Amino acid sequence: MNHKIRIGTRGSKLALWQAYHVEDLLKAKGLESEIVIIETKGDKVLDVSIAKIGSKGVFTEELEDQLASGAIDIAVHSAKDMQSSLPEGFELIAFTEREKVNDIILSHHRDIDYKNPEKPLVLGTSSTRRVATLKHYYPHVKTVEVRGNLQTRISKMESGVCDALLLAFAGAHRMGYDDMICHELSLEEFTPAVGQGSVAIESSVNLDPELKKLIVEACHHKETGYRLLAERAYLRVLEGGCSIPVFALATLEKDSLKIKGGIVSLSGDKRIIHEVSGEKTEAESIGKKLAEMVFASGGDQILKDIKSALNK
Ligand SMILES: NCc1[nH]cc(CCC(=O)O)c1CC(=O)O
Repeated sequence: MNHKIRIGTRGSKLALWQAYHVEDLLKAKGLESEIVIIETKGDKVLDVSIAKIGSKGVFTEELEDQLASGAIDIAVHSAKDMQSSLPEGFELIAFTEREKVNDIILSHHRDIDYKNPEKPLVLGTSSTRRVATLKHYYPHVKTVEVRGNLQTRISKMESGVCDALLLAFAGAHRMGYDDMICHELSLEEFTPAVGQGSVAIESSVNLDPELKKLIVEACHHKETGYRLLAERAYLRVLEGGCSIPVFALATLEKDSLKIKGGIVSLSGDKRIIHEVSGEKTEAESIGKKLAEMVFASGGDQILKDIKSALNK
């Protein structure tokens, strides 16, 4: 195939890292590609919290317009930033091999101690999941909303708005900030967002099937795919975009899939978590079952309260 695959991406450094990563995976299978940078609403609106402008499509709409017109063949995203249901006409065709999924604390200071109530600490983050989880386990830690790309967040931290940042390992690692990672948070407490650490490839349902097959063979990591299928099925039932503090992590051992996930109230006073396992071929129903269990034990009310709070 001599068609040059056009990869659409946002222009942030993390987004470009993801696009180059996909370009490398394609190249390893002899497929040529080029990168097309597309600015999205989410890149332009920096002064309003994502939770408030509505998470739906702010980072994806413009990319989908270009997919629909055929100006690009695929769009590359952080899997965790993807809505649980895509607009009609689009699909996620591949998930790249997942990076370490933990959240981390990043700082220039070596002595960040988030467990000690005697030590005042201000953490910068913009994720409702991370804020609510901190309130649940470490209520003495203060948080401040820090938005923008990683480089912007670090300069805000350096200007003194917070002592450290609470982030995904994947992003910090990809941007080369391993030296500044001072804690790796536990998966039991800081259970990650659905999809954290994987890159998702989106296409129009009208993408040439032969081209699609080649892209999937080059980029899709099957184990990651099963895990994300279960996590995203869970998210879909909760109708949770990235602004809702839900979390889920599926793991795979041979053919057996296990998912642990739940929801935490914004105040941090309630946190529900359950576990379901089964065969990997049942990934979607395992994710749905988790949602049923979470709803049945009070998660439905927590979700309602969160939605009405965010709509205010
Ligand atoms: N919501 C922003 C976002 N989307 C993906 C990543 C990191 C990379 C990943 O988890 O795949 C981040 C930054 C963060 O959460 O710290």
